[in-house]
Amino acid sequence: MHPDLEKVLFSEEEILACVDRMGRQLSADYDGKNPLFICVLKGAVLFMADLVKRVTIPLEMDFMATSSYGAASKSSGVVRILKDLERPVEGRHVVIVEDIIDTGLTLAYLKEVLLHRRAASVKVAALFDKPEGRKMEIEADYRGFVVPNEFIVGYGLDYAERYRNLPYVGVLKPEVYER
Ligand SMILES: O=P(O)(O)OC[C@H]1O[C@H](OP(=O)(O)OP(=O)(O)O)[C@H](O)[C@@H]1O
Ligand code: HPA
Ligand SMILES: [Mg+2]
Repeated sequence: MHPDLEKVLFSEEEILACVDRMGRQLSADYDGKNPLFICVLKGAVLFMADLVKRVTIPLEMDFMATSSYGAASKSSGVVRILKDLERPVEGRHVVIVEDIIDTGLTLAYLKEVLLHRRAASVKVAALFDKPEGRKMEIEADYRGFVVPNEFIVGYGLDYAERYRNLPYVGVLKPEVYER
């Protein structure tokens, strides 16, 4: 375990088993719809890569980058689009691929933007859900794990851009972000 972590919540094996289940469910639900999977950079990049390998139907991918946490462990409350999609979403069945739903601000904002651009449908696949962090009423359509109200890192999730490359997910020692 990385020395900055207090504990590991989910091992690489547990994460991949869960991603596998989500991939199979999405394959069944989106058969014949040629869905557009939108990866929310940067946090969702590992989840996206593992998920699409487990989806057995044709799909397309696009990428959007948002930021609300910066180098902090609390949401700034303002979601910014740092990089937009390459292609229009009008008429497309969109699956937003997110690593975590915490306050819900990022997702609420993204859903609004995509529906405004006339996507045919917008659903959300989130690997982690922190229901106690919520400030907006919004839920994932496909959810991996429920996590406690603690700041977690690994498998794409960062603190100040670090720890994204850990293959597992754990809770950061508070002294690391209180430094
Ligand atoms: O529900 P919320 O409170 O909005 O938090 C969830 C969002 O925050 C994180 O992204 P961040 O803004 O840190 O950018 P990053 O993915 O590049 O780390 C995470 O990857 C989600 O996209
Ligand atoms: O717990 C978290 N960890 C990392 N990034 C995050 N973005 C929202 N919540 C979190
Ligand atoms: Mg972040």
